[in-house]
Amino acid sequence: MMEALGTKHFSLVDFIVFGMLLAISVAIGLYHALSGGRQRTTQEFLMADRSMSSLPLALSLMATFQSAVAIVGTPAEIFNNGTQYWFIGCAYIPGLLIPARIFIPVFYRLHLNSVYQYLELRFSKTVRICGTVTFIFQMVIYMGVGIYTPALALNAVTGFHLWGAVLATGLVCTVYTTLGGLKAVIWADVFQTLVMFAGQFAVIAVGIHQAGGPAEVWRKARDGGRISGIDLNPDPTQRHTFWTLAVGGVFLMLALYGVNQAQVQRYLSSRTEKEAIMSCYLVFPCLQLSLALSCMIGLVMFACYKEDNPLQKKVISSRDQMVLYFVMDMLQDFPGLPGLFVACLFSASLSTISSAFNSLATVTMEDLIKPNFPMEESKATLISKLLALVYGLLCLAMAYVVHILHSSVLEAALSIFGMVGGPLLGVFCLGLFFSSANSTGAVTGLVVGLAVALWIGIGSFVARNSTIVLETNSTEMLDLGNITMGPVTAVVETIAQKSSILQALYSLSYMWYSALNSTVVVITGLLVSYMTGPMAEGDVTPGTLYPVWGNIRRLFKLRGCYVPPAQHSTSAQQWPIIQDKELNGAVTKTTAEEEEEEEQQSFLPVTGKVLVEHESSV
Ligand SMILES: CC(C)(CO)[C@@H](O)C(=O)NCCC(=O)O
Ligand code: NA
Repeated sequence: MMEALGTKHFSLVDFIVFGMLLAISVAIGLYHALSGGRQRTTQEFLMADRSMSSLPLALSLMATFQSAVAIVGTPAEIFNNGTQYWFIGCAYIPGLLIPARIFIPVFYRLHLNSVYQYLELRFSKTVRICGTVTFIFQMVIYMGVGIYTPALALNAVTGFHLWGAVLATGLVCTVYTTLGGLKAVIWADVFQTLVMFAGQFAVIAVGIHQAGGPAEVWRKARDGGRISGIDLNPDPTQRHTFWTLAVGGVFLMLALYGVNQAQVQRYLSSRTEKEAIMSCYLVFPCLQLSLALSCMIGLVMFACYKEDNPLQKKVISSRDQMVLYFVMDMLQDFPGLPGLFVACLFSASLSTISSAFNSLATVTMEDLIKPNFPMEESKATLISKLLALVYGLLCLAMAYVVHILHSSVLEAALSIFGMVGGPLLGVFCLGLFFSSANSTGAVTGLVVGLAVALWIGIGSFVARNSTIVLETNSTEMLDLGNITMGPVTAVVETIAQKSSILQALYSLSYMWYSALNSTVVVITGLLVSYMTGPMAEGDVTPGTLYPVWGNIRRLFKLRGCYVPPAQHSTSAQQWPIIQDKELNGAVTKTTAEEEEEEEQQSFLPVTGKVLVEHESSV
């Protein structure tokens, strides 16, 4: 296969462009290791000294969950199934508005280090640890997909050594993450996002030119049936419809941008709450641009290849290789541009993996180590760095697992978000919106949610792949079939024959996973809470509930006649407002900042009391 693509080789200029990406990323790490506080405290290494402003944060927020998976997966999706997937852009509106208005204010005011600290404040230590472990599980699998995808594409199309590329990515990432901490990760994200956009722009420009202009691209795509109208089919088993994407997608976005540690850590690293909220709003245009670019690459690719599908011609062996093949094909005569696009792919993945390393180091330190083994700051920082290193190595191991399991990467990544991120979203919603939910309810809810998620996720995977697995003659896949998938296949098939409800469940669109799984957690959590003795509202830690009804009422009543929160009296719906004086001086904000923020956001009380308790406990 590689011989068929003999011409698609990297020139020296391409290697230089690609090499520069890696070198500049490492340089950013070095710079942050040697400047500022020189990464000597966990506050700097893991929280960027809470000094970030909104623009770099917005680019970094976007970069975290935009890996090579999206860069190669989205165009391939559009090429094969048309532009329906573009409607996921509708989900970005509520998907970012809700985190900005609800999640960020609560988390920011609690002055957390890790979002799982919230679960301890609201429920108990057990819930916190369950949440942390679930997150680690999610990010470790996702990292494997993220690091493996660009390496595999590069390997298939240019013959570049697969594990060499995996190692290079893993190593570069580990180095700058370990050296420069969160600041380096965020600033490298900014640089890498720009490289990502540049690479995509270059491909679109050249592609449109080769295809004969934008009008021609549009005409060919339309004639080929790739411009999809809005599909309002309510059937939840349809893979992509307006409903699965624009409604199901909202829950996916909430799981990622609302409660995922990697993102919350960025909000928390903001200078002020206002900057945190603004960064979340600014993600919107960035994500839309990125989505538009990758959809356009899909259309341009279709216009160029319409009659001449490289997948059908067996020049490439999977959809995920398509974009890079197209790029190498189109950009051959432009030395440096193939290198730029490969840099774009690797930028996307580096920014994701480094965020994963840093957030994993953070939760392991803040949620698992510090509470159980109190230690000096210098030692904690050293251990955090070692953790970033260990997760770097683990990531390489995960790439190997993904190598064995290989499936279509975009769907795989989004399914992981829904299967593991969905239940986590459920636990946070349970805590924020339902005062009666108790710790037992939360733990049971999470466990049941994860069980349902794995059952449906694995069920549908097996239902779709069992025949392929059994027929394939690849030894790797056969091994997998015998060892792990064999028994599962048998069980799932027997059950499936018995019940058509189960069949319907297994064919549920993966875009609904997050919505379904988070709902299962909330319902189970509430039921169990009522059975085991619901929590009294007064027993809930102040500041951990989002007063939904109080705020809706206020929105209607008080529009235009705003009353500062400190003047409200304590009522059943509102949490008591803890005055600044009670805060022991532990709040780092200036009074002026505080006043400004209160004017912006009147919906939640400032809860410095909790912060004081926490800081002394660590
Ligand atoms: C998470 C979304 C849906 C947000 O647009 C998008 O970035 C995406 O499709 N990501 C796929 C996963 C990845 O790129 O790693
Ligand atoms: Na990324």
